[in-house]
Amino acid sequence: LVCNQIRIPVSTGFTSNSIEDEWHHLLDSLVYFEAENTSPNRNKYVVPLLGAKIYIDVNTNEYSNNQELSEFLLSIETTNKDDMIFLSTKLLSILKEFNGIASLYPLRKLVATFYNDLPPFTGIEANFNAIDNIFSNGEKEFMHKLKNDGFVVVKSLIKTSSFERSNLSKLLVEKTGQDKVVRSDTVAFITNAEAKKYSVGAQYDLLMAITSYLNEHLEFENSIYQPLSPGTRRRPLSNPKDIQVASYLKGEFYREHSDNSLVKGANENQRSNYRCYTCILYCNESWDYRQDGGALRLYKDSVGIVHPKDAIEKCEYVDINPDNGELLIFDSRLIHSVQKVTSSHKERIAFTLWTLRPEDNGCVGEIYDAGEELQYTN
Ligand SMILES: O=C(O)CCC(=O)C(=O)O
Ligand SMILES: [Fe+2]
Repeated sequence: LVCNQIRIPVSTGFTSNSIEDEWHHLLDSLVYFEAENTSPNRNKYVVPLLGAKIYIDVNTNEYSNNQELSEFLLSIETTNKDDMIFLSTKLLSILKEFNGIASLYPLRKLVATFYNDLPPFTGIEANFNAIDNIFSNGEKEFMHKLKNDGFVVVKSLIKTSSFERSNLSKLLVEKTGQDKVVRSDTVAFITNAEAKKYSVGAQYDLLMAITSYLNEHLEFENSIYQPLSPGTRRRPLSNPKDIQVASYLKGEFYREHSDNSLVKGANENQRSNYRCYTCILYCNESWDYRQDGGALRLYKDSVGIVHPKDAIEKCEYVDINPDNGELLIFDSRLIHSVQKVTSSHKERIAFTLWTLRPEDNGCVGEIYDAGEELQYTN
């Protein structure tokens, strides 16, 4: 039997009756919960499908004479750990309604711990050989650069052939849905199976392997470019299930932006997602941005810039040539742009993978550096 007991402190001023009604209402919204009142201060909820039980004990403040609530004790009993993860995640999501009334931090911490214990999704056949080869001559130097400059460019051994490029063109039917003034490229997101189908499995596997490589080799301690939440050994970075394929034709561009932007108007430390590193593999035969345009312009030290366009005035930049096989890894917070493609006969194609920080458990937008407690918004 797996049991977890979580203390959920309640803000002052709430009586137990009003909150208990709220509990019932929330838990009833999950059809597979069956409630049973076992005593005045204890409610038992049975989850028939999983054979799990959830107990909620209501503790009142002994110094208050109107049954003011002080905390809930939430106990979850299941027969295996997977069910515990499932239930805790589910509870966390429905208890969002309690935000401001109760502190969800203890439950959030439990959920984060479960997820951080899971291995990163590395792709079924992640290409560890290719990644080890790339970094084998100069691993320390590459990692040092990534830590101190926030980016690194390496030559990968994986090039994309003209046959593979023409296959990819068939995929690129989706538009980004973003404002055309900001970006005019065409994208598709592909899973492992789709990458294999379009014969770019090696590219997919290479990108997926980077995350594991970073987990093994990047020491974040004492680095300027720490992930927003510290530490990767106990809480590894992880992969999404898909990678982006993007195509830029003549005249197309992507204006200055951050892949994990600061949320406008919110606490200045709040970011909009969980992307930690942006990993781009370029596929363009004999590309020279001085003739063909399409450089990736990366603004140095631009992590704290609120309005991306300010980076143009305030920061130095480097231009990266999107030549076949070039692999660029950078801190997703950095401001960058894709310069207009000027060549009339070349298509600029790139694969992008976003390596995620460990707290990606379905919540978006973490306020980091805001004291001990991680805070989330929806
Ligand atoms: O293709 C590139 O070089 C960068 C694309 C990019 O910035 C993005 O898709 O977020
Ligand atoms: Fe970007």
